[in-house]
Amino acid sequence: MHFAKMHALGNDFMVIDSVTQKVFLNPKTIQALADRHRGIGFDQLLLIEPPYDPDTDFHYRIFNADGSEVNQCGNGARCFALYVTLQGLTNKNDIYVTTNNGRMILSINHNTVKVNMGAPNFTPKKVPFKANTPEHFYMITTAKGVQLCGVVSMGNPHCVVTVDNVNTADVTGIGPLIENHERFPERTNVPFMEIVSPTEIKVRVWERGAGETQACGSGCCGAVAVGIRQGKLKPNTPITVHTLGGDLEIQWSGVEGEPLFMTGPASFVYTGKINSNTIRQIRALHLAQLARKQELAAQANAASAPTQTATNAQTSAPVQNSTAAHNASSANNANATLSEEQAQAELENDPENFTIRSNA
Ligand SMILES: N[C@@H](CCC[C@H](N)C(=O)O)C(=O)O
Repeated sequence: MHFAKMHALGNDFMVIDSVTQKVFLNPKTIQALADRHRGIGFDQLLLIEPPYDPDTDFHYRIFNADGSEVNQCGNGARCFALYVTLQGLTNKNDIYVTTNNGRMILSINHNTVKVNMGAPNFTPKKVPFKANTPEHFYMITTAKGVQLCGVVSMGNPHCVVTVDNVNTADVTGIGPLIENHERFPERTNVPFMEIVSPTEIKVRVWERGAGETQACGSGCCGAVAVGIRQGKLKPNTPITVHTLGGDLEIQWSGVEGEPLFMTGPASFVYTGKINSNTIRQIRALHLAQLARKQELAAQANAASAPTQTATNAQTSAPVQNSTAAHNASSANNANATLSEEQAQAELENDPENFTIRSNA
Protein backbone atom coordinates (compact mmCIF):
# COMPACT_ATOMS: atom_id res chain seq x y z
CA MET A 1 0.00 0.00 0.00
CA HIS A 2 1.39 3.40 -1.03
CA PHE A 3 0.82 6.36 1.28
CA ALA A 4 2.08 9.86 2.04
CA LYS A 5 2.98 11.41 5.36
CA MET A 6 1.92 15.06 5.59
CA HIS A 7 1.26 17.72 8.20
CA ALA A 8 -0.40 21.08 8.60
CA LEU A 9 1.13 23.12 11.44
CA GLY A 10 2.30 19.85 13.02
CA ASN A 11 -1.16 18.17 12.95
CA ASP A 12 0.03 15.07 11.08
CA PHE A 13 -1.63 12.71 8.61
CA MET A 14 -1.23 9.44 6.78
CA VAL A 15 -2.82 10.01 3.36
CA ILE A 16 -3.92 6.96 1.36
CA ASP A 17 -5.22 7.04 -2.19
CA SER A 18 -7.86 4.34 -2.60
CA VAL A 19 -8.75 5.55 -6.11
CA THR A 20 -5.77 3.81 -7.68
CA GLN A 21 -5.12 0.96 -5.23
CA LYS A 22 -7.04 -1.57 -3.16
CA VAL A 23 -7.03 -0.69 0.53
CA PHE A 24 -8.29 -2.75 3.47
CA LEU A 25 -8.83 -0.86 6.71
CA ASN A 26 -10.72 -1.18 9.94
CA PRO A 27 -10.52 0.66 13.30
CA LYS A 28 -7.91 -1.69 14.82
CA THR A 29 -5.61 -1.45 11.80
CA ILE A 30 -5.88 2.36 11.88
CA GLN A 31 -5.10 2.47 15.62
CA ALA A 32 -2.06 0.28 15.02
CA LEU A 33 -0.78 2.37 12.09
CA ALA A 34 -1.29 5.53 14.19
CA ASP A 35 0.90 4.12 17.00
CA ARG A 36 3.92 6.46 17.18
CA HIS A 37 6.22 3.73 18.57
CA ARG A 38 5.20 0.61 16.64
CA GLY A 39 3.51 2.04 13.55
CA ILE A 40 3.78 5.06 11.26
CA GLY A 41 2.28 7.57 13.71
CA PHE A 42 -0.31 10.22 12.94
CA ASP A 43 -3.19 12.22 14.42
CA GLN A 44 -5.58 11.43 11.52
CA LEU A 45 -5.72 9.22 8.45
CA LEU A 46 -7.19 10.63 5.21
CA LEU A 47 -8.59 8.15 2.73
CA ILE A 48 -9.15 9.43 -0.80
CA GLU A 49 -12.03 7.89 -2.73
CA PRO A 50 -13.49 8.56 -6.19
CA PRO A 51 -16.12 11.37 -6.25
CA TYR A 52 -19.56 10.44 -4.90
CA ASP A 53 -21.09 13.43 -6.70
CA PRO A 54 -20.37 14.00 -10.44
CA ASP A 55 -19.98 17.78 -9.86
CA THR A 56 -17.06 17.28 -7.49
CA ASP A 57 -13.45 16.17 -8.02
CA PHE A 58 -12.95 13.80 -5.05
CA HIS A 59 -14.45 12.39 -1.90
CA TYR A 60 -12.31 11.77 1.16
CA ARG A 61 -12.87 10.19 4.54
CA ILE A 62 -11.28 11.13 7.85
CA PHE A 63 -10.29 8.78 10.68
CA ASN A 64 -8.91 9.75 14.08
CA ALA A 65 -5.88 7.96 15.57
CA ASP A 66 -8.29 5.89 17.71
CA GLY A 67 -9.89 4.52 14.51
CA SER A 68 -13.16 6.52 14.77
CA GLU A 69 -14.51 7.98 11.53
CA VAL A 70 -15.40 11.71 11.63
CA ASN A 71 -16.91 14.26 9.27
CA GLN A 72 -14.60 17.27 9.30
CA CYS A 73 -10.90 18.11 9.49
CA GLY A 74 -9.67 21.61 8.66
CA ASN A 75 -5.93 20.87 8.57
CA GLY A 76 -6.68 17.65 6.72
CA ALA A 77 -8.53 19.63 4.03
CA ARG A 78 -5.41 21.69 3.35
CA CYS A 79 -3.15 18.61 3.27
CA PHE A 80 -5.63 16.86 1.00
CA ALA A 81 -5.56 19.80 -1.49
CA LEU A 82 -1.73 19.80 -1.54
CA TYR A 83 -1.61 16.00 -1.92
CA VAL A 84 -3.89 15.80 -4.98
CA THR A 85 -2.01 18.75 -6.54
CA LEU A 86 1.50 17.35 -5.95
CA GLN A 87 0.46 13.86 -7.08
CA GLY A 88 -0.86 15.33 -10.34
CA LEU A 89 -4.40 14.08 -9.62
CA THR A 90 -5.75 17.56 -10.45
CA ASN A 91 -4.43 20.83 -11.87
CA LYS A 92 -7.33 22.95 -10.62
CA ASN A 93 -6.80 25.87 -8.23
CA ASP A 94 -10.31 25.45 -6.82
CA ILE A 95 -10.87 21.83 -5.86
CA TYR A 96 -14.44 20.66 -5.19
CA VAL A 97 -14.67 17.84 -2.69
CA THR A 98 -17.13 16.09 -0.48
CA THR A 99 -16.53 14.59 2.95
CA ASN A 100 -19.18 12.92 5.12
CA ASN A 101 -20.07 16.51 6.13
CA GLY A 102 -21.01 17.60 2.60
CA ARG A 103 -19.34 19.82 -0.05
CA MET A 104 -16.24 21.98 0.41
CA ILE A 105 -14.17 24.19 -1.89
CA LEU A 106 -10.41 24.19 -1.36
CA SER A 107 -8.45 27.00 -3.09
CA ILE A 108 -4.75 26.28 -3.41
CA ASN A 109 -1.99 28.82 -3.97
CA HIS A 110 1.45 27.14 -3.75
CA ASN A 111 1.60 25.64 -0.22
CA THR A 112 -1.19 27.80 1.16
CA VAL A 113 -4.79 26.65 1.04
CA LYS A 114 -7.95 28.64 1.72
CA VAL A 115 -10.85 26.47 2.86
CA ASN A 116 -14.52 27.39 2.82
CA MET A 117 -15.44 25.54 6.03
CA GLY A 118 -19.20 26.11 5.69
CA ALA A 119 -21.38 27.86 8.27
CA PRO A 120 -20.79 27.38 12.00
CA ASN A 121 -23.87 25.76 13.52
CA PHE A 122 -24.85 26.61 17.10
CA THR A 123 -28.00 24.45 17.25
CA PRO A 124 -27.36 22.01 20.13
CA LYS A 125 -28.99 19.08 18.33
CA LYS A 126 -26.67 19.53 15.31
CA VAL A 127 -23.48 19.42 17.43
CA PRO A 128 -24.81 17.10 19.06
CA PHE A 129 -24.96 18.61 22.57
CA LYS A 130 -27.59 18.13 25.29
CA ALA A 131 -29.18 21.56 25.87
CA ASN A 132 -32.71 22.85 25.37
CA THR A 133 -31.88 26.10 23.57
CA PRO A 134 -28.87 27.58 21.77
CA GLU A 135 -26.99 29.84 24.20
CA HIS A 136 -23.82 31.93 23.93
CA PHE A 137 -22.45 30.40 27.15
CA TYR A 138 -22.95 27.05 28.87
CA MET A 139 -21.67 25.74 32.20
CA ILE A 140 -20.23 22.22 32.01
CA THR A 141 -19.57 20.49 35.31
CA THR A 142 -16.56 18.17 35.41
CA ALA A 143 -14.53 16.49 38.15
CA LYS A 144 -12.10 19.42 37.74
CA GLY A 145 -14.72 22.10 38.34
CA VAL A 146 -17.30 24.01 36.30
CA GLN A 147 -16.14 25.19 32.87
CA LEU A 148 -17.74 28.16 31.11
CA CYS A 149 -17.81 27.42 27.39
CA GLY A 150 -19.36 27.96 23.98
CA VAL A 151 -20.51 25.05 21.82
CA VAL A 152 -20.51 24.88 18.01
CA SER A 153 -20.46 22.43 15.13
CA MET A 154 -17.99 23.10 12.31
CA GLY A 155 -19.15 19.82 10.76
CA ASN A 156 -17.68 18.26 13.91
CA PRO A 157 -18.34 19.15 17.56
CA HIS A 158 -16.35 21.76 19.52
CA CYS A 159 -16.68 22.85 23.13
CA VAL A 160 -14.64 26.07 23.34
CA VAL A 161 -13.26 26.97 26.79
CA THR A 162 -11.92 30.52 27.22
CA VAL A 163 -8.85 30.68 29.48
CA ASP A 164 -6.56 33.46 30.75
CA ASN A 165 -3.40 31.74 29.55
CA VAL A 166 -3.22 28.78 27.14
CA ASN A 167 0.32 27.93 28.30
CA THR A 168 -0.87 27.10 31.80
CA ALA A 169 -4.35 25.76 30.89
CA ASP A 170 -4.99 22.18 32.07
CA VAL A 171 -5.59 20.94 28.50
CA THR A 172 -4.69 17.30 29.19
CA GLY A 173 -6.65 17.20 32.47
CA ILE A 174 -9.89 18.99 31.56
CA GLY A 175 -9.80 18.09 27.83
CA PRO A 176 -10.61 14.37 28.20
CA LEU A 177 -13.28 15.06 30.85
CA ILE A 178 -15.17 17.33 28.44
CA GLU A 179 -14.42 15.09 25.42
CA ASN A 180 -16.27 12.23 27.13
CA HIS A 181 -18.87 14.33 28.99
CA GLU A 182 -22.38 12.86 28.96
CA ARG A 183 -23.76 16.09 27.38
CA PHE A 184 -21.80 15.24 24.19
CA PRO A 185 -23.27 11.93 22.99
CA GLU A 186 -20.73 11.67 20.14
CA ARG A 187 -17.86 13.06 22.29
CA THR A 188 -16.34 16.44 21.40
CA ASN A 189 -13.16 18.33 20.53
CA VAL A 190 -12.13 20.87 23.16
CA PRO A 191 -10.38 24.06 21.97
CA PHE A 192 -8.89 26.19 24.80
CA MET A 193 -8.84 29.84 23.67
CA GLU A 194 -6.88 32.82 25.05
CA ILE A 195 -8.05 36.19 23.71
CA VAL A 196 -5.03 38.37 22.93
CA SER A 197 -7.03 41.15 21.22
CA PRO A 198 -10.29 41.34 19.18
CA THR A 199 -8.30 40.15 16.14
CA GLU A 200 -5.80 37.72 17.71
CA ILE A 201 -6.15 34.55 19.79
CA LYS A 202 -4.01 31.65 21.02
CA VAL A 203 -5.53 28.17 20.85
CA ARG A 204 -4.60 24.71 22.14
CA VAL A 205 -6.91 21.83 21.26
CA TRP A 206 -7.70 18.55 22.98
CA GLU A 207 -8.96 16.54 19.99
CA ARG A 208 -11.60 13.85 20.18
CA GLY A 209 -9.97 10.54 19.32
CA ALA A 210 -6.42 11.92 19.12
CA GLY A 211 -5.54 13.82 22.34
CA GLU A 212 -3.78 17.18 22.29
CA THR A 213 -2.44 17.96 18.82
CA GLN A 214 -0.04 20.69 17.63
CA ALA A 215 -2.94 22.38 15.84
CA CYS A 216 -6.55 21.62 14.93
CA GLY A 217 -8.00 23.57 12.01
CA SER A 218 -11.67 23.00 12.77
CA GLY A 219 -10.97 23.64 16.49
CA CYS A 220 -9.47 27.06 15.64
CA CYS A 221 -12.48 27.80 13.38
CA GLY A 222 -14.81 26.78 16.23
CA ALA A 223 -12.90 29.08 18.63
CA VAL A 224 -13.20 32.05 16.23
CA ALA A 225 -16.92 31.37 15.62
CA VAL A 226 -17.63 31.19 19.38
CA GLY A 227 -15.40 34.23 20.09
CA ILE A 228 -17.29 36.33 17.52
CA ARG A 229 -20.68 35.13 18.75
CA GLN A 230 -19.75 35.92 22.36
CA GLY A 231 -18.68 39.45 21.28
CA LYS A 232 -15.01 38.92 22.14
CA LEU A 233 -13.67 38.88 18.55
CA LYS A 234 -14.27 41.14 15.56
CA PRO A 235 -16.50 39.88 12.72
CA ASN A 236 -15.61 40.40 9.02
CA THR A 237 -11.91 40.81 9.84
CA PRO A 238 -9.05 38.33 9.53
CA ILE A 239 -8.36 36.85 12.98
CA THR A 240 -4.83 35.58 13.59
CA VAL A 241 -4.85 32.28 15.45
CA HIS A 242 -1.61 31.12 17.10
CA THR A 243 -1.40 27.36 17.68
CA LEU A 244 1.48 25.28 19.09
CA GLY A 245 2.47 24.48 15.49
CA GLY A 246 2.09 27.92 13.84
CA ASP A 247 -0.48 30.43 12.68
CA LEU A 248 -3.80 30.35 10.82
CA GLU A 249 -5.93 33.18 9.49
CA ILE A 250 -9.67 32.79 9.99
CA GLN A 251 -12.51 35.10 8.97
CA TRP A 252 -16.27 35.00 9.60
CA SER A 253 -18.99 37.61 9.08
CA GLY A 254 -20.71 36.63 12.31
CA VAL A 255 -23.95 36.15 10.38
CA GLU A 256 -25.51 32.75 11.08
CA GLY A 257 -25.77 30.65 7.92
CA GLU A 258 -22.78 32.38 6.26
CA PRO A 259 -19.56 30.42 5.69
CA LEU A 260 -16.33 30.80 7.64
CA PHE A 261 -12.95 30.80 5.83
CA MET A 262 -9.66 29.39 7.07
CA THR A 263 -6.29 30.01 5.37
CA GLY A 264 -3.02 28.30 6.23
CA PRO A 265 -0.12 26.12 5.09
CA ALA A 266 0.17 22.41 4.36
CA SER A 267 3.41 20.40 4.16
CA PHE A 268 4.45 17.22 2.42
CA VAL A 269 6.88 15.02 4.42
CA TYR A 270 7.49 11.81 2.44
CA THR A 271 5.85 9.04 0.46
CA GLY A 272 6.15 5.43 1.57
CA LYS A 273 5.06 1.91 0.79
CA ILE A 274 4.06 -0.64 3.41
CA ASN A 275 3.37 -4.27 2.58
CA SER A 276 0.60 -6.45 3.97
CA ASN A 277 2.94 -8.58 6.12
CA THR A 278 4.25 -5.46 7.85
CA ILE A 279 0.72 -4.18 8.46
CA ARG A 280 -0.23 -7.54 10.03
CA GLN A 281 2.83 -7.39 12.28
CA ILE A 282 2.27 -3.79 13.35
CA ARG A 283 -1.34 -4.64 14.14
CA ALA A 284 -0.57 -7.75 16.16
CA LEU A 285 2.21 -6.07 18.17
CA HIS A 286 0.01 -3.05 18.83
CA LEU A 287 -2.82 -5.27 20.12
CA ALA A 288 -0.44 -7.26 22.31
CA GLN A 289 0.92 -4.02 23.77
CA LEU A 290 -2.62 -2.77 24.48
CA ALA A 291 -3.42 -5.98 26.33
CA ARG A 292 -0.17 -5.64 28.30
CA LYS A 293 -1.15 -2.09 29.31
CA GLN A 294 -4.61 -3.26 30.40
CA GLU A 295 -3.05 -6.01 32.48
CA LEU A 296 -0.65 -3.59 34.18
CA ALA A 297 -3.53 -1.19 34.88
CA ALA A 298 -5.59 -4.05 36.37
CA GLN A 299 -2.61 -5.07 38.56
CA ALA A 300 -2.13 -1.46 39.71
CA ASN A 301 -5.85 -1.22 40.55
CA ALA A 302 -5.76 -4.45 42.46
CA ALA A 303 -2.69 -3.28 44.43
CA SER A 304 -4.25 0.08 45.33
CA ALA A 305 -7.66 -1.37 46.27
CA PRO A 306 -6.94 -4.47 48.39
CA THR A 307 -10.58 -4.99 49.35
CA GLN A 308 -11.55 -5.40 45.72
CA THR A 309 -8.82 -7.89 44.85
CA ALA A 310 -10.91 -10.97 45.47
CA THR A 311 -13.75 -9.74 43.24
CA ASN A 312 -11.37 -8.69 40.46
CA ALA A 313 -9.54 -11.96 40.63
CA GLN A 314 -12.77 -13.87 40.17
CA THR A 315 -14.25 -11.72 37.42
CA SER A 316 -12.09 -9.51 35.20
CA ALA A 317 -8.64 -11.06 35.64
CA PRO A 318 -9.30 -14.28 33.66
CA VAL A 319 -10.78 -12.23 30.80
CA GLN A 320 -7.74 -9.91 30.72
CA ASN A 321 -5.43 -12.89 30.72
CA SER A 322 -7.17 -14.61 27.90
CA THR A 323 -7.19 -11.37 25.81
CA ALA A 324 -3.50 -10.90 26.50
CA ALA A 325 -2.78 -14.53 25.63
CA HIS A 326 -4.79 -14.24 22.43
CA ASN A 327 -3.03 -11.04 21.39
CA ALA A 328 0.40 -12.37 22.32
CA SER A 329 -0.24 -15.42 20.19
CA SER A 330 -1.42 -13.30 17.26
CA ALA A 331 1.77 -11.24 17.71
CA ASN A 332 3.78 -14.46 17.43
CA ASN A 333 1.76 -15.64 14.45
CA ALA A 334 2.32 -12.29 12.74
CA ASN A 335 6.06 -12.86 13.06
CA ALA A 336 5.69 -15.95 10.89
CA THR A 337 6.00 -14.32 7.49
CA LEU A 338 3.27 -15.24 5.01
CA SER A 339 3.47 -14.74 1.29
CA GLU A 340 2.28 -11.24 0.37
CA GLU A 341 -0.83 -12.77 -1.23
CA GLN A 342 -1.67 -14.69 1.96
CA ALA A 343 -1.01 -11.64 4.14
CA GLN A 344 -3.15 -9.48 1.86
CA ALA A 345 -5.93 -12.08 1.89
CA GLU A 346 -5.84 -12.13 5.70
CA LEU A 347 -6.18 -8.32 5.85
CA GLU A 348 -8.80 -8.34 3.10
CA ASN A 349 -11.00 -10.90 4.86
CA ASP A 350 -11.11 -9.21 8.25
CA PRO A 351 -14.85 -8.97 9.03
CA GLU A 352 -14.34 -5.56 10.73
CA ASN A 353 -13.17 -3.89 7.47
CA PHE A 354 -14.96 -0.74 6.24
CA THR A 355 -16.34 -0.70 2.77
CA ILE A 356 -14.01 1.43 0.68
CA ARG A 357 -14.88 2.84 -2.74
CA SER A 358 -12.09 2.36 -5.20
CA ASN A 359 -11.39 2.33 -8.94
CA ALA A 360 -8.56 -0.17 -8.48
N1 LIG B 1 -7.34 17.84 13.29
C1 LIG B 1 -8.55 18.11 12.66
C2 LIG B 1 -9.80 17.56 13.28
C3 LIG B 1 -9.86 16.04 13.20
C4 LIG B 1 -11.16 15.43 13.67
C5 LIG B 1 -11.46 15.66 15.13
N2 LIG B 1 -10.48 15.08 16.00
C6 LIG B 1 -12.86 15.08 15.44
O1 LIG B 1 -12.96 14.02 16.05
O2 LIG B 1 -13.85 15.74 15.08
C7 LIG B 1 -8.69 19.52 12.16
O3 LIG B 1 -7.65 20.10 11.76
O4 LIG B 1 -9.79 20.04 12.05
